[in-house]
Amino acid sequence: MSSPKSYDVLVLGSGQGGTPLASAFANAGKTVALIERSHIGGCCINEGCTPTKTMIASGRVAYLARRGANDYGVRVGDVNVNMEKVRQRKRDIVESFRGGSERRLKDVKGLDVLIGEAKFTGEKTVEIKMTESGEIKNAKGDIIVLNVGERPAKPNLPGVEDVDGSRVLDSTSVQELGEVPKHLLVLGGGYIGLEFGQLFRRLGAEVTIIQRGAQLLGREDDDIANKMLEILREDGITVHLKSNASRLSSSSDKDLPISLEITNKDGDKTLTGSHILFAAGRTPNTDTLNLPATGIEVDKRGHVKANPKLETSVPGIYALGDVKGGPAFTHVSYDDFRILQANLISAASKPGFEPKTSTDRENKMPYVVYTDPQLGHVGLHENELRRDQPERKIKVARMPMAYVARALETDESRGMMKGVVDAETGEILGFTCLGVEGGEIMSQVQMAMWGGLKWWDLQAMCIAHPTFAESLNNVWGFLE
Ligand SMILES: Cc1cc2nc3c(=O)[nH]c(=O)nc-3n(C[C@H](O)[C@H](O)[C@H](O)COP(=O)(O)OP(=O)(O)OC[C@H]3O[C@@H](n4cnc5c(N)ncnc54)[C@H](O)[C@@H]3O)c2cc1C
Ligand SMILES: NC(=O)c1ccc[n+]([C@@H]2O[C@H](COP(=O)([O-])OP(=O)(O)OC[C@H]3O[C@@H](n4cnc5c(N)ncnc54)[C@H](O)[C@@H]3O)[C@@H](O)[C@H]2O)c1
Repeated sequence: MSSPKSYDVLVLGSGQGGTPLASAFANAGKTVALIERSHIGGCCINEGCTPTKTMIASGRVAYLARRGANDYGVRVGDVNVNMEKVRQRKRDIVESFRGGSERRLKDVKGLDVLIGEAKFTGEKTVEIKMTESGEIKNAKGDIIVLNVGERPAKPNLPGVEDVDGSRVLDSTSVQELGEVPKHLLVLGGGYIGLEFGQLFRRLGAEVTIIQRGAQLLGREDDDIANKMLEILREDGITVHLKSNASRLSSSSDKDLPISLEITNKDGDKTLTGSHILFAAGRTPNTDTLNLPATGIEVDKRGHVKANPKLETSVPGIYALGDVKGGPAFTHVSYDDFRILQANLISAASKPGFEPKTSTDRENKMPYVVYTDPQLGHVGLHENELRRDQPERKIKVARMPMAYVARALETDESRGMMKGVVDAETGEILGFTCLGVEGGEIMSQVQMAMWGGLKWWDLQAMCIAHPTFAESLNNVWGFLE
């Protein structure tokens, strides 16, 4: 083995946190290697947020075009979807985002970008198999940052090997389809299942979602999940709840060659589809890192154990983003970057500096499910407050989007808003907007929560008319 090249910092994986962190260390004068086995920018810009939200925009245009004549008095002719164009638009945006990231890294002095797969050979040493040449390089770092993310969980359904593999899809391969599937079976009623399910329905596919849990989006309050179910069914999507998929097989129908057996309270059923999308969770990329060589502890699912300062069980090794478990969002990975930047780079110059931790954001976590209408949520849910803090007095407000003037004017009145507050202090504990631009409306409440505003401050604020946000004056009138 060649002697390892020494760096101050090794960043393993070019995810949403690791990439800016590698630049920040180099800009602070450290020698840094950023090691990435496939694409700079990681899942978010290559296979996650960017491509999906780009395709979802095409789906929304198809939806509005179909609604034009009936709902808005504007006829735009027959709606045809050219899947190759939808895909090309997605590929172009991904390429431009990735290209931008690659160019920015090239200009950073002291930063080596190594395109290869890393695995540990010792506590602070790694071996890198270069992706193109297959050459092996060795490196060691005083500080090592793990930002290797997750990948789609492999389908472990009996019969999966017996069906045409090109019709068995995950969240990455489904984006590369050149034509709209005739009937997409979706296994899993979480973020990925719902976003792709609705997208392909809008692009023209029949869609059936099979969800093991009793409701869609398992963590949401049941009133919100039920409203989402109602919306998806209204859009023509078939949803089977509390259903267990037991076997895949080939059917003799050449248009619908995939057979899926499911079991639920009504007994056994066989569903047929042209394709099946596995959307039932993700697996951390820790299994190929040879972690025993370094001694980093992982949990039962293989996520790296890290404390709120993102320190792993090995001093000098940190974990950021999805690899450490917990909420798997781009903004979490980027906020993890802020934590390490503050604690490892800026801290030295600030006497009396208090380390930044992930605890600060814990009860104020925002996210958006990009269905249409969107589901934007921040903070705690009613169900977890009632379960975890039964002694706390809370009040809950629910208001249909049909009470929002702007929603009626734009004919986008599906969904509801929900706010949960502390009955004694007026603190806003959680807020959900299942509505058009629900993510943007939620973000305004998030800002109020971070600024310590009470619900009555939002009720009293003069908000421009007629905006969706104006409803933040009214929703609190429904507190009970
Ligand atoms: C379909 C889909 C849609 C999504 N939409 C959203 C959304 O709208 N909003 C949102 O907030 N989040 C969304 N997410 C989640 C989001 O993409 C992730 O939470 C985010 O990318 C954070 O990832 P990360 O920084 O942990 O690492 P990643 O972005 O996962 O990057 C990890 C990188 O490490 C590399 N790697 C792995 N192992 C090795 C190794 N041994 N050596 C070298 N490199 C390695 C991988 O190739 C990868 O590039 C979506 C995810 C999916 C799948
Ligand atoms: N808009 C966003 O922010 C966004 C979009 C996509 C993905 N993501 C991230 O990616 C993560 C992974 O997404 P996901 O949708 O794969 O996972 P998920 O955990 O959100 O949902 C998976 C769902 O599949 C169900 N399920 C599991 N096994 C099943 C089976 N055998 N049969 C039927 N149903 C089954 C579960 O009950 C669950 O509801 C999300 O948790 C999220 O953090 C975020």
